[in-house]
Amino acid sequence: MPGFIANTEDIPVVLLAGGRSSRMGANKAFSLLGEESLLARIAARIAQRQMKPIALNADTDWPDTMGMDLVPDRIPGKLGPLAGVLAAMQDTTLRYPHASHVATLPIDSPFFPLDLAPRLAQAIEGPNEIAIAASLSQDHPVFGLWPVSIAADLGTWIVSDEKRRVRDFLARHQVRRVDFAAVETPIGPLDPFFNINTPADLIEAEKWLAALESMP
Ligand SMILES: Nc1nc2c(ncn2[C@@H]2O[C@H](COP(=O)(O)OP(=O)(O)OP(=O)(O)O)[C@@H](O)[C@H]2O)c(=O)[nH]1
Repeated sequence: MPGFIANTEDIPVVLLAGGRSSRMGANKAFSLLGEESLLARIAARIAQRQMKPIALNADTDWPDTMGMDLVPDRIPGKLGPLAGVLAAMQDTTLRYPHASHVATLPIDSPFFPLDLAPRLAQAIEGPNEIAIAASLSQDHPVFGLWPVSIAADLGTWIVSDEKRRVRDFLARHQVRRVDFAAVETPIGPLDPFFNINTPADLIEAEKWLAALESMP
């Protein structure tokens, strides 16, 4: 039986790429993992699945966007990932007037599951529901599928709630959690949502990358 979203393979996807990268000390998007930037790796992964492209979502000028559109946050001031989610919803309404939902993923997770957007879409059972990814008993709400119908609620909440914690916003809505399995590698199970915030995380990511590349 088809779920609420009829075509789960045709979901707009927006890459959250604003923020401060304060723990990395420089824009994470251009941090090198192997010989490629995180941005290049994630763009290639998105293209592999032919996800419906894609706007980068940030409020700074970028030297290279890998051919993606740069959509500024509507509310300036680097208010956090939900400011990016809000801009993603608003941009989706303009670009894809028939889309009910938009998927987001962060710029700092290069091993995300290729079936992310359709799996989240399959979990949606009603018009105003959010779906978020989880792995190894942890939620990863920046990997989310957001109904554009709640943009006005998010817009109001984000300027009134000083802490702007994602989990506080989620508590206002019906949320479906979708569990993704760890990826078995020769050096152990890799969390597909492993994310890179610091130079030390980059070193760890190099090990996971080597392990993945050693697999047939
Ligand atoms: N568009 C947009 N994206 C954001 C914003 N803040 C964070 N993000 C994105 O949300 C994801 C998670 O961000 P964090 O790692 O929590 O924050 P960060 O600002 O990138 O990094 P830190 O300064 O080290 O905390 C990343 O993909 C960020 O690019 C924002 O204000 N606007």
